[in-house]
Amino acid sequence: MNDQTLTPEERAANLKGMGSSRKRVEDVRFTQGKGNYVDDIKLDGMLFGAFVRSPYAHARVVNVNKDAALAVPGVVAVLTAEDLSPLGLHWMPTLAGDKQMVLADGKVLFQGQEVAYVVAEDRYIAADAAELVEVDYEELPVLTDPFEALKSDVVLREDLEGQTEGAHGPRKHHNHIFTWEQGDKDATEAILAEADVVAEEMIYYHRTHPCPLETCGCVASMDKVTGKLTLHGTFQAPHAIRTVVSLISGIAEHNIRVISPDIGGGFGNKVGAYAGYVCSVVASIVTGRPVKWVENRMENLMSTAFARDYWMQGKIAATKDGKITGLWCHTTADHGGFDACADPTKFPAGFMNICTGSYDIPTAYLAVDGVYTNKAPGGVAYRCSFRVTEAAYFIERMIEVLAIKLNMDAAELRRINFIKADQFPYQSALGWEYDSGDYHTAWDKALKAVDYEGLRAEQAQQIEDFKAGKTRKLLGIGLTHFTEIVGAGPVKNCDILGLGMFDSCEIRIHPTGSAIARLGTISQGQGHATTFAQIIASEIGLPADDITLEEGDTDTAPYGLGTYGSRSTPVAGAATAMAARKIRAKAQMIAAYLLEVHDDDVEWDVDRFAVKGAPERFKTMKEIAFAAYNQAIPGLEPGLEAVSYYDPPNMTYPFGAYICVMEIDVDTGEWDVRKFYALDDCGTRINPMIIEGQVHGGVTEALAIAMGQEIAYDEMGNVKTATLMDFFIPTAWETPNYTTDHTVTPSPHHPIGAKGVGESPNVGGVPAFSNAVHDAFRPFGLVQSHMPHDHWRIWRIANGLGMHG
Ligand code: PCD
Ligand SMILES: [Cu+]
Repeated sequence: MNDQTLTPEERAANLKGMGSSRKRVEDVRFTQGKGNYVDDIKLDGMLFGAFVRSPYAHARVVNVNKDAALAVPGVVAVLTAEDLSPLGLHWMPTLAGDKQMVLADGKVLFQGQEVAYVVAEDRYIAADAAELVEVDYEELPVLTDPFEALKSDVVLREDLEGQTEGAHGPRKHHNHIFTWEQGDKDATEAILAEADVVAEEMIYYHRTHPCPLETCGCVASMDKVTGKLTLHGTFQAPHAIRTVVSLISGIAEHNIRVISPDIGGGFGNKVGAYAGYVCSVVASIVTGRPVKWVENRMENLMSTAFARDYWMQGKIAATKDGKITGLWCHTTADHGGFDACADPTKFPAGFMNICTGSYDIPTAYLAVDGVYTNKAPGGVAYRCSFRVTEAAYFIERMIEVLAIKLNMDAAELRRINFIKADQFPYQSALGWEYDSGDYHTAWDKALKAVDYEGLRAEQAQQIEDFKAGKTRKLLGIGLTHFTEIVGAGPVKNCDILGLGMFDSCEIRIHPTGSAIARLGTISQGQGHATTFAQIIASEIGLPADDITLEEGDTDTAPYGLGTYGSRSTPVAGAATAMAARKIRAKAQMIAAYLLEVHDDDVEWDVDRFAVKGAPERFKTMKEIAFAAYNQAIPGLEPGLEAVSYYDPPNMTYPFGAYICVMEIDVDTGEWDVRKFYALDDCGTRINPMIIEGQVHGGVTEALAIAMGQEIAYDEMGNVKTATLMDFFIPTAWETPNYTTDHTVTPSPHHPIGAKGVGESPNVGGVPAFSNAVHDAFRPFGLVQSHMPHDHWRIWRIANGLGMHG
């Protein structure tokens, strides 16, 4: 065996385990157009569904006339709320404990709301016929501003009229959803009253949308002979969808098979349940044929889950020399027509209470009011674990505002307030226990890497030049130090609709020493097939290339809560390591038997068990796998497989230091990112290349959000940005070069010490870009200005500061 001649390091390298930049195995098919997405699924006799959607943001639906549509050859059915109501399916429960119309029941609450569902032989006929459905609307007053909505006599949710209790406690007004409070209000207000310095600002994080390349869709197929429903779809949480479909349709859960095939990006957009899924299932049951529904881009942007739309009023107190003593925040959360926010049930505003950020703030208070308006429902993460990007944006802006008030350098202000390395595990004033961190080390490394002092000197020179009329450009240095909270989560405090947020992995070793692993998560492009195999490779010493990974089929995968909130690594990644360790424990007994020594007399050595003190006597994992199946071993069952359901003891707290250097033209409002430095600490790094790709993708999305991307409404509730002509998606032209870097502070409670990373670049990126814009104008008196910082808005800042003469 040539294995014997290799050093342990060489054997480890051959496994392509953790720490190796193993090439992504999924890219062979993705780069050759061989992916298998929902729209690639074509079943015999398949029909197509298309929605009739409301042009109005708020209107009564007086009458729906289907006759003309039904007369079109090829149209099989037209469904309205009236057809669904005998089945009890005209409304559906939302993830936030509210309910939502599947098809308009008497009124519509946002532009693009589903009114009728046309089922036809092909998608062209369905679309044509949808145009022929005649709907009589009676327009109602429109509320798009949450502050107005809370004062208005107009009742948006007539179905809730008179209900003073919602899913999250008392409702204060007919357009109010909930109030959520965390921390100590009285103590925080007392500190604000006595503080040397208090900075106060309204920080708005505008409404945007995940806009994945592939829109949402499904294929529902009810087999009337077997009674089995197969639902293919773009689901980020296939098992949860199966349970929810069973609960709302009454179909037994074992008769439902949910399959998420390849997914073309999720970014939170594909977590929730949409009317399209329910209508397709009903249509398949009614017609006895498979029914496909796939949104177009406008439908995706107008009606499926949006993100953010948080108005965050903040007050931050400090001593004269900059030690922060208290933080106060009141958030008005615009949830649209229905509360369909995707958050763990006990957190109606997600993990917004991570808003004390990376700082040791002794006292804090947060209150969030959820409000109904005439906008699309949703409220998904969009590359941030449940409102963490909102929280990070809030605190990173407030720090800058405080720095202005104190006339201090913002890098120094951060440094003196960071939680110190020896304070971990750290108990935050708003209730979290940060598992690990070393912020000072990361911060100093980042400042040094960009030559912070040098940049400030250059900026000072540029300001001189600007004042002397030598240039019309300003330099902004955008600083951010963020702390994330990912890996929901401990079942004791995290569930969605009562489903505990553990996750799972099942590993089966084949006799010849290759393996298949199945997980409760689902990749949407992250590269799980590559990275989870690496964890197993390192844990049990079989090459990653010999391990197949499968996700997304509820008939074969163990139950899990899916992929969002960067939870796959913290939760399913831990389950993977634990399942692998169960296998290794059995392998140890097998090896000891084969080597004729006691179990305790063998030790693990990369890919084998060797006799202690006699490393030349060993059994490789491959040999052990064969023996597990083919040799009778007293006291042991044949076979080598294991499953782990992992309920994490805590979340993980990745962090990072991001710095953006931006040049701004005050006459045109144009910006140019000269440098973007991203240092991430996600604990143990499984695949450095994939991490780098995640950071590139996430910072690019952050650039989009900070610099132009927005779902904007006019006063009539029309969506002004429902096409890619208006909704900013950066191209290679706008996307700058990124410098990535890292420190490694493992999570103490995760079996391999890994934390999530997929969302971090968005959480850290948005404030870095926005702070750069603000920093450029700081010497001229700018304190706060709302995103997105598109050219027009930047021009207006300059204009407002009197820079245009
Ligand atoms: N330490 C570490 C960590 C991590 N990793 C890697 O990285 C990734 C990621 O991870 P994570 O962080 O754990 O996460 P996940 O869970 O997996 O995923 C999720 C995320 O992911 C991200 N990214 C991405 N990518 C892509 N391509 N696509 C997509 O879609 C996406 N999305 C996004 C989002 S938005 Mo949400 O949903 O909003 O909540 S959340 C999210 C994978 O592969 C893993 O393995 C490594 O390596 N290491
Ligand atoms: Cu979020």
